[in-house]
Amino acid sequence: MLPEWVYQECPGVSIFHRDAALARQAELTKPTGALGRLEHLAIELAGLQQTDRPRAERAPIIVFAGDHGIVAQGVSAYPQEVTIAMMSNFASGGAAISVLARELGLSLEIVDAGTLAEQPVPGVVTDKPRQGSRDFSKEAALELGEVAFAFGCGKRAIARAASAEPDLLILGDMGIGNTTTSAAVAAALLGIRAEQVTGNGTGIDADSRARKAHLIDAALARHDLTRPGTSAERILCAVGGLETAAITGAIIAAAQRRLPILIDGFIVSVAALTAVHLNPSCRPFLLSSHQSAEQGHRLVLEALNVQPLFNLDLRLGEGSGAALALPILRLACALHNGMATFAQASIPNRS
Ligand SMILES: O=C(O)c1ccc[n+]([C@@H]2O[C@H](COP(=O)([O-])O)[C@@H](O)[C@H]2O)c1
Ligand SMILES: Cc1cc2nc[nH]c2cc1C
Repeated sequence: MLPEWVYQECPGVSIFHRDAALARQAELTKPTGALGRLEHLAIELAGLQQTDRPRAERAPIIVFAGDHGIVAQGVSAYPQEVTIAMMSNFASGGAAISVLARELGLSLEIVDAGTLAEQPVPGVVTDKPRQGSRDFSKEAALELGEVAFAFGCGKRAIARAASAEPDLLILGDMGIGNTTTSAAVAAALLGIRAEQVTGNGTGIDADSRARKAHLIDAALARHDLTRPGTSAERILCAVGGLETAAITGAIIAAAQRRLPILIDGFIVSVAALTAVHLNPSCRPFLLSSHQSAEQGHRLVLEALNVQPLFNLDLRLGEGSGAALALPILRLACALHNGMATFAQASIPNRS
């Protein structure tokens, strides 16, 4: 078992505020339902935030980084050193998520949840139980205590972010090899063959992708993870990664504080699926942003029962897809809060 807080119930959605928001949408000067899913976004946020005026202004971004022993098996198009180098790039403002954070006026925290870095990287919070996970084709990736530490890392990051009283949170990932660990976790949680959730990641070719899927299937059999109902805790230890465990912990800790989470691409979505398996009461706090180009993301989103807002063939991670979705949420709230009602504008409503 993981620490007790992981399993503690998250607060429920306020039916009162959700229904009030639903009623307000029917009064706004537009044909009923004409703003489509923007209406649902505002209604959902009102219920989650327990307010008449939902907001998506303050949305701190936290990117968790980790390294993966499985990279020794040639599963990524890029070398392992990129993970640490990108942490510096995030912190010094040159990465895609750094630019998006600046443009959107959002804070950006980078957490080393388990990279191979031997020294703290300037501008990065170091909070890790070990340097990288083990090669899961040979042995269990993580010990239970290491997974528990990573969950604590996620919870501590949420506690830091919560002090700025955010409206919602954006979580991102960085880790060469993490599409392999995430595909392994997804296949085990969903009880399906790896082929269905194994993609090209940073850009491997079709042959390498087939090898990657084969490697995952062999590891799932080796670690005895192919039986339906295998616990998420066992799956994380056998084939998980430290940054994804930290993201899973962060999602549960955020939901326990009533903070909605805008989920990003494949890796964060698999962490969200893991969080729902461990603590189903966090599910209402998950808002989907996009469907990434990674094979398998669609299946994971379906399993989460969330509908992405867009599909731009992104496959970057870092929280970039979620950041790109934020303006849609902001505008959904602005419309909900700022439009005139039929009565205010003296326009006849439908009969
Ligand atoms: O978020 C996604 O859907 C996504 C899809 C493909 C790749 N990535 C990013 O690429 C890295 C993992 O790719 P790979 O090929 O090394 O497993 C990692 O840093 C992820 O953030 C992210
Ligand atoms: C350069 C680079 C940047 C990334 N950002 C997230 N994953 C990444 C993977 C690579 C290879």
